[in-house]
Amino acid sequence: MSYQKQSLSASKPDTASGKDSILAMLSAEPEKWALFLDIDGTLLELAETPDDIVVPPSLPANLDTLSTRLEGALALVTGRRLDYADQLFSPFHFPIAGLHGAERRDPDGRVRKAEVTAEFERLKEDLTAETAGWAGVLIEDKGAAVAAHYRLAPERELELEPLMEQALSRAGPNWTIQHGKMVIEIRPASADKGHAVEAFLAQPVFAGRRAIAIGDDVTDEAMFRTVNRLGGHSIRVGPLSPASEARGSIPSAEALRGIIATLVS
Ligand SMILES: O=P(O)(O)OC[C@H]1O[C@H](O[C@H]2O[C@H](CO)[C@@H](O)[C@H](O)[C@H]2O)[C@H](O)[C@@H](O)[C@@H]1O
Ligand SMILES: [Mg+2]
Repeated sequence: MSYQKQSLSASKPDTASGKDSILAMLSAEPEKWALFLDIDGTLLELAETPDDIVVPPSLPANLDTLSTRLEGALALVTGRRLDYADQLFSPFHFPIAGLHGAERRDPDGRVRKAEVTAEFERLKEDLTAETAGWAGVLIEDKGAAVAAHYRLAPERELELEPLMEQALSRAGPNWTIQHGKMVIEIRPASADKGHAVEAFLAQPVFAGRRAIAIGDDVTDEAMFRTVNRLGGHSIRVGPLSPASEARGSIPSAEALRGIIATLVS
């Protein structure tokens, strides 16, 4: 089976690059690898609003088959809230980290949720009220995090920045700002996606395996750094940029889904 056709390339030095692509190795030695997958922009195409995303019907079952091949060492690592992300892949329940690493469901089913304080609830309500007249701005309530989306109103970015900075000072030191694609978020500061990957790798299902992390955005840089440090592979969906620590790339979410489909066929 060859994956050379799948446009997987490694443009920076990477011990797995060369003749054999990373995913060809994953296919040849599935017992050696753990796979960490971002959702938006990586498994799924970006959409105009958070709820407009489309999950291709074959994807959940393909991920489940791949997970079985990897003996369960496949986790979703997303900025979405855990329960929202989970239902996208129903009826399957993969190990999953939500809120950029602050929430997690481990392979043994144990769930760790981030605490939502009463003050944070008020802050989300106030943000929603303050931006109510801002056409095109969407406030996404994610429990212990909140996202201000401006994809439908790019001109609002400059006004949203100070508003979110102000909200962050009100939230206090347990939260931090997370920038993303046409979005500014306030998320728990307790963990990032790199921490989530390390936490999974400490568990029996993942332990002793080399990690492959695939993502598309600023938040994924934390897991790219972690897998690079641990001798794994970091792959960006989209063009590689000097600003990214990813050492390989896949052109699009569709191409990644094609690779997954080929792996499980
Ligand atoms: O870590 P991810 O799984 O990539 O999640 C990152 C954020 O994704 C969502 O926002 C992004 O995707 C939306 C749907 O395609 C798009 O409309 C928006 O502009 C993007 O920023 C999600 O809504 C956020 O909660 C996630 O943190
Ligand atoms: Mg993403």
